[in-house]
Amino acid sequence: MALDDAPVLALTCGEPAGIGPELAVMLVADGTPPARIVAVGDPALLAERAASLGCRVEIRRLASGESPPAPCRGVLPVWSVALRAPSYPGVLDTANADHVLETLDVAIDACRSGRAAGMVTAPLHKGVILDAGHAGFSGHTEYLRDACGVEEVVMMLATDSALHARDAGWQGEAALRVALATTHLPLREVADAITAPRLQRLLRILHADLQRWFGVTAPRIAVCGLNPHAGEGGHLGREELDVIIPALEELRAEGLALDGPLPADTLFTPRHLEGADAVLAMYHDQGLPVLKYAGFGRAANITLGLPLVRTSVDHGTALDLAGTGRADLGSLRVAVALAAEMAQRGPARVAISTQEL
Ligand SMILES: NC(=O)C1=CN([C@@H]2O[C@H](COP(=O)(O)OP(=O)(O)OC[C@H]3O[C@@H](n4cnc5c(N)ncnc54)[C@H](O)[C@@H]3O)[C@@H](O)[C@H]2O)C=CC1
Ligand SMILES: NCC(=O)COP(=O)(O)O
Repeated sequence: MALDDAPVLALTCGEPAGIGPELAVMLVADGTPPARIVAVGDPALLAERAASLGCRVEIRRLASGESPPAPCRGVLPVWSVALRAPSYPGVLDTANADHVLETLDVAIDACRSGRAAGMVTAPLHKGVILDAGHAGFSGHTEYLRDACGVEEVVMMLATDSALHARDAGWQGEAALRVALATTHLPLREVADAITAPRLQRLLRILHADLQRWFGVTAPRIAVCGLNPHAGEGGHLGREELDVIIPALEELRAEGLALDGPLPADTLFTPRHLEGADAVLAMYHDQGLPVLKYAGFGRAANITLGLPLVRTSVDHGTALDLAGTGRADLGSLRVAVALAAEMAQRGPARVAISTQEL
């Protein structure tokens, strides 16, 4: 691919007090990115972070909607979204919640209008956005779902070795894709959120997007139970018997290849993972600790089911590291590379998988 043809990716800088702005700077200081990155954030803040880290990066402010030039090491084009208040590393300020949300809106708008081929998001801080009064906010995933007007999306994290078709990328136990049946809600509410229709919608999206974005022609998905020992035949909870098994049976009749529900502590063992293209975990901390143990810093977060490409990092705002220059760039590199690949290959893969269905 010629660099001039590289897709435009809008990179939202996330919480200004976190590591997002410095990662954006480090990305271009480190080398030539595989996409025409345009940061969406405050140019002065980015220049300040670059200076304080000693990074020789030119922060090039673009006019609103102006296309970024070909990727170039040391140059970070920016669509400007002004901070609402000065920001200091590690110090949250509710005054900047609207700044963070505006960066998302600018990136979504750019994707919709075709000015960007996809978006990559640096981490935001959910708590400070809620504290600022945005009741109900629970993360990029849900914000994008609502902004795009789709009923359901799926959060999936994948280690770098699992980001491609299995024949090209599957390298054994460290290659893992974990999708979540529920995302950001209190554990107390998880069981009620897992209904058969919802599970079916999520699994159909996961199946279709494994084909669409990852080139997996006949996806095999392993599904976790909710309860210990997948309910132990109803003695440790009835959700498997009453909800999950019937939902899977109906989907199998449609032709989806599904294993489970298996106890999570059985499913996440090498023998059971071996044949699976992805795992569907029932809740955030059932699936993500395993994924992060396998590949923290080498994984990306992908929102499936959207009409646009969105990837993100596998970590949060790391307020403890902000401004120190010690944040690891690995996951952002993976997220950018994946979004670039999705933006370029997505339509072709859709055509291939549709023929094969
Ligand atoms: N995509 C997003 O916007 C995400 C946002 N978050 C948000 O981030 C905030 C903080 O969450 P935490 O649970 O503290 O997780 P965190 O990922 O920010 O930090 C957990 C630990 O990992 C370390 N860490 C994180 N990123 C790192 C990097 N790039 N290099 C080296 N070490 C790194 C931190 O220093 C800390 O010790 C929360 O508000 C959470 O909601 C969390 C995950 C994803
Ligand atoms: N732990 C993953 C996470 O919180 C991602 O959230 P988001 O991408 O929906 O903001």
